[in-house]
Amino acid sequence: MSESSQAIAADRDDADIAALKARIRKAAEAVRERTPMAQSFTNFVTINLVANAQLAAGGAAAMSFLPDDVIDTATMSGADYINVGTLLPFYKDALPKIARAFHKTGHKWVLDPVAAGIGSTRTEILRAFRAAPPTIVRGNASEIIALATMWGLVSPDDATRPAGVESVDEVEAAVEPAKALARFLAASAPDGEAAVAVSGKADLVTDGETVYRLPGGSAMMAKITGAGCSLGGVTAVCLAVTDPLTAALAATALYDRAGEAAEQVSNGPGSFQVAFLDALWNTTPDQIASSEILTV
Ligand SMILES: Nc1ncnc2c1ncn2[C@@H]1O[C@H](COP(=O)(O)OP(=O)(O)OP(=O)(O)O)[C@@H](O)[C@H]1O
Ligand SMILES: Cc1ncsc1CCO
Ligand SMILES: [Mg+2]
Repeated sequence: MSESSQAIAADRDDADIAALKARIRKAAEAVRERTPMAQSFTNFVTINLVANAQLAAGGAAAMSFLPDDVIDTATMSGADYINVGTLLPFYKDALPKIARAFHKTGHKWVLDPVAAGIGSTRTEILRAFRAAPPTIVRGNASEIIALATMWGLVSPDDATRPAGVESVDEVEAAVEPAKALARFLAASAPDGEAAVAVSGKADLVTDGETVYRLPGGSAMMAKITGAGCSLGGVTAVCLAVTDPLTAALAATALYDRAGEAAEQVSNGPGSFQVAFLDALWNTTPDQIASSEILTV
C-alpha cells in the first residue's frame, strides 16, 4: 500500500471507531434510561453475581431453569443469557428446546460456553446450539477455540483439549476461531448481525469482519469467580438495547473500566468483588464510550 492510501485507510479506521463509540455511548445511556431486563439460565456458582452485575450496570435480572418459564418470559426479556457452567441431566433437553424457541422467534441471546470441550452432556448441548445459534458468544479464549472447533468452523488442532472453566489459551490464539464463529452466527441471524467476545488480559470483540481489541481491566478480575459469567449477563443487558457488536463492545469496555476502578479501592478478592459492583454502578456512559478500542 502506498503512503497516501495508508493515510486514507487510517482516516477511515478513525471515522469507523468514532461512529462505533457514538453507538456505544447511546447504548450505555439507553441501558441507564430504560433498565432493560435480560433473563438468565446460568450456573449455580455465580448466579448471584450475574444478577447483581446486571442491576449494577443499569439493567434488570430474572433467573430461571424452566423452559416454559424462559420461553414465556422471552417476550418481556430484551435478550436472554445462557451459561453452561454447571449442568444437570435435564438440561440436555431443556437448553436445546429453549434455543430452538429463540431461533423460531428471532429472540436475541448471549451464550457463555463455559468449559466447552468437557463432558459428553455439555458437548451434546453445545453441539445442539449449532442448529439454533445465539446472537453473541462470550467466553475465554479456550472456550471460543473449543466451540468453533466443535462446530466444525476451524480445523481441529491441539487446542481442542478440554479447557476447564479457566482459559489455558491466550486471547491471541482465539482470533481466527472467534472470527469464524462470528461469521457463522451472523449467517444464521435474522438481521445478519452477530458478535463474539473473547475475554482475557486484553479483550477481543469481532463481528467476523473487523477485530477490535480493548486493553485494560484488572488481574484481580480473574481472582473472583464469575467476572466472565457476569460479563455475559451484562452483555445480554446491552444487547436488549443495541446491535450485537455495539453490545459486546459496550459491556467489555464497562468491565475493563470498572475492574480498574475496583482495583484502586480494594485489597483482596472479597473487597474487590464488592468494589467491582459499585464501580459497575458508578462508571458513566462517557467513560465507557471513551475507552480505547484498537483495530490492529
Ligand atoms: N489478567 C487480566 N488483566 C485484566 N483484565 C482481566 C484479566 N483477566 C481477566 N480479565 C477481565 O476479567 C473479565 C472476565 O474474563 P475472564 O477471561 O477471566 O473470564 P472467564 O474465564 O470466563 O471467567 P469466569 O468463568 O470465572 O466467569 C473480563 O472483563 C476480562 O477483561
Ligand atoms: C467455578 C465454576 N465452575 C463451574 S461454572 C464456574 C464459574 C466460573 O465459570
Ligand atoms: Mg467463564
